[in-house]
Amino acid sequence: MIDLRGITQTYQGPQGPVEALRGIDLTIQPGEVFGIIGKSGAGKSSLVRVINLLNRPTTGQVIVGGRDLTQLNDAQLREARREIGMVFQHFNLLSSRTVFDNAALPLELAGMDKAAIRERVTPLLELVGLAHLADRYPAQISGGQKQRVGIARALASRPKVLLSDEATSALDPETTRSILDLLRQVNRELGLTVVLITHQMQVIKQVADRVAVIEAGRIVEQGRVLDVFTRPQQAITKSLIDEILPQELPVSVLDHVRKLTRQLATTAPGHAGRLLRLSYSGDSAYQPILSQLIREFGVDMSILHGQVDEIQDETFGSLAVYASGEPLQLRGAVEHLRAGGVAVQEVTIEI
Ligand SMILES: Nc1ncnc2c1ncn2[C@@H]1O[C@H](COP(=O)(O)OP(=O)(O)OP(=O)(O)O)[C@@H](O)[C@H]1O
Repeated sequence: MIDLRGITQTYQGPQGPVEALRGIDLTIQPGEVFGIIGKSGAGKSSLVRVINLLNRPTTGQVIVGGRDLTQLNDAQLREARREIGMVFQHFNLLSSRTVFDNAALPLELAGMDKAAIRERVTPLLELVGLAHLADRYPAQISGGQKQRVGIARALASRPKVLLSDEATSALDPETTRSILDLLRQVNRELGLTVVLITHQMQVIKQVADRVAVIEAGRIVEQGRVLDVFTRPQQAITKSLIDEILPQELPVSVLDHVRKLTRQLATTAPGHAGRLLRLSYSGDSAYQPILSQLIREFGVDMSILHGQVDEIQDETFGSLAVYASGEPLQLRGAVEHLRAGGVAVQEVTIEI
């Protein structure tokens, strides 16, 4: 649906050129919810605005629905943009227009007649849950409701793609959840491709199918959300995930590991001890993996710390265990875990 090829974006800042995007290649499939996450200044807004050419990239191709938008003339571009709706962090509603008239604005601008507008906008306000507030003004509704108007307005031209630029950043957690649920609903019911940018992993976790991590104008990691959560590769990804799934073990756990290691040296001198972080998802979450290891490899396992969570309908979890036994058996146990789809990371700490 969307193909970004070799995108760079250089701004002329007061202190010289700023390279906001440094070579982005990205493919977004039709019908998916694709999240782009990064810290402040990473280039998220620049990137999402390239997709509808609100920002014309310095170099590269922006292919949406098979057409390279950078090659279109103004009239063709206006036409192409109708297929790409956008919602904004600060809603961008017109205060002098009612909820209905805000949602209807793109249709008025396109010259649609009044009756057709009513026919189009009324069900949209139903869809976003605002039919009863159609005559209110922006100052008379809540932030979450304003964003619902923003979503209705974005959907008015029946786009194929919906871009969301930090659409929930100004909202409290509960309202955020309800707006993300609405985005998920329009994705499913209308078959819309949704691209959302955010600085919060919680947003990615709740709605995205796939995620790309952007850092200093480059995509440094991407994949299925579940895979990225369970096997983050880059430090930046780990630190973003840390917000909802702490990556560091608590000090008390590390102290306990030190104690176990010292005990092992006196009680079983030939044995080795390893602190392992195990991450698992989907099917492997339901297998009795640990008891199997103890039985088949004769290793001892102490469970030190653990979390289980859900991404959309899939379970994933993370466990910290202290495994001890003969070095060969330990190695066999780790291989067995990996073969069973569990990501195993050995953590070394100072004893
Ligand atoms: N119009 C502009 N002129 C000059 N520099 C800009 C302009 N817009 C953005 N930048 C710079 O480009 C870089 C990327 O900015 P961008 O807004 O895309 O990042 P972001 O990830 O969306 O950040 P935030 O989450 O803080 O909005 C930053 O260094 C920013 O200062």
